Amino acid sequence: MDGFIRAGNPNAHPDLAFAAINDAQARPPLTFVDLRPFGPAMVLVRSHDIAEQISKASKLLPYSLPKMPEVYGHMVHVTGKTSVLAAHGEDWKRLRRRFNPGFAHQHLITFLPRILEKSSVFLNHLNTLADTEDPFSLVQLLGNLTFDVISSVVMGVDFGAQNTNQLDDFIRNYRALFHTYTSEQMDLPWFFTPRTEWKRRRLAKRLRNTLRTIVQDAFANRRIGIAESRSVLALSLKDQEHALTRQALDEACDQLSTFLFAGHDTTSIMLSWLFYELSRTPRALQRLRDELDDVFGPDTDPSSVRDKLLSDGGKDLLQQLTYTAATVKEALRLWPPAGTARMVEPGTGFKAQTSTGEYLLDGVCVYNCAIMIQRDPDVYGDTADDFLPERWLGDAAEQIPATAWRAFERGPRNCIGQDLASIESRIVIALVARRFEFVKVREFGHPPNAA
Ligand code: HEM
Repeated sequence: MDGFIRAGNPNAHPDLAFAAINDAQARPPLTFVDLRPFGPAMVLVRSHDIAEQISKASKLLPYSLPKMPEVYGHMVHVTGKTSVLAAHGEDWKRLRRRFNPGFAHQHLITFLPRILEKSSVFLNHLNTLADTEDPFSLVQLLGNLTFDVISSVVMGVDFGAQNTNQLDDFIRNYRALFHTYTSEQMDLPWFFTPRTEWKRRRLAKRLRNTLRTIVQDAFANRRIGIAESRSVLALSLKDQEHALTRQALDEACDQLSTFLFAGHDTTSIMLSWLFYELSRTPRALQRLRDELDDVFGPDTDPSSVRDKLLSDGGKDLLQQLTYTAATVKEALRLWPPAGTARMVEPGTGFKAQTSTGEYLLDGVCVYNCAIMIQRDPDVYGDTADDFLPERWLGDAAEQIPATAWRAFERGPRNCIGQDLASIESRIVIALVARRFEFVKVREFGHPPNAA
């Protein structure tokens, strides 16, 4: 593993080293990787057929295989102990059922004005930066925007993540906590990094205090008759009739933390890769711009796009952005921000079926490595590594098995927020893609020759 990491870009995600290991072995459908004592022993999945067996519900496993404890335990300071992301069995089912109504399309689309409002702050930053022509980190800028959107959607709170002066304490602490994760190359167990662990606990405690106050205030307001909503916050309090128990308070805070985390980083990473791919694929950028001209008219001013989206029938305009949606899908294929890692408990009797036989996976962790699966030449041919949105249009799309694109994963544990990500990304692209040219300068925070 170490050799493969050294052979690639030292700042790259470990998934790229996993892919290199798999390639070096002539791309078997499953690869055993033993990271002990730094990480778990696990099986990497390249085959989309097997990935589907891992994620789908079955008679044996009605909610599919449970999540891998090491991965989700490592993130506990960001997600909380009872997070819907990591929960199992009936606990998970109860939480998912509770939050599903908050992520139905008809409800999410009502956030369109709010997303436009937050996006205008983002556009102001881009205008200023374009005037100065100073290099900047697009993923950071987008991360602030997506944080403002998700906090608004899940709890109706504006932390002002996009403010450049006077940062809210919550945002400062959140960024500091998040940085302890993004700055580490590999998810090491806490006993290898005790100082970081201590820092994480300290920051998580401060964040938790703010979230507790938000939940308690929401509960008090609800009791005096403030309107119900379908936010994660409101849905978390649904069964709390008379008193807010400590358990319910903690569980609500865990879910708010989880949604803040899962709902901002992924979308901002996806949009960053998308603008990067468009910047180096002029043909695709032109086709995207042509589509935006067709749908929104020739006036590229964001205020014109905004007015059209806010007009009667504005919501339907987003549905007409088929090429735009294909660029998003293609960016997520090449650069999936997340995957799923599962645990096969010993004695489960779980076997992966392949064309060459079956493999008993009992007692191992299994990782559906999305970047390997979604760049598989057996499915995507010679253009597997190319940015080609056209593959998702018309007859060409019919040739690709649905199981070979799993950016939001599949099965019962698929992404609950995928529709929000889709709405949000189309809005941002519609506002930005005709107004700005992006040029990759270097990896932010690294010298130019590290790019
Ligand atoms: C491009 C954007 C996004 C991508 C690529 C993405 C991807 C994923 C993936 C791969 C999973 C499965 C994770 C696992 O098995 O451990 C997942 C789960 C989840 N995502 Fe997303 N996500 C995105 C946006 C969002 C948004 C906007 C939200 C919040 C509204 C969200 C909330 C969640 C939650 C709560 C889960 C856990 C669902 C469950 O286990 O029932 N995600 N996402």
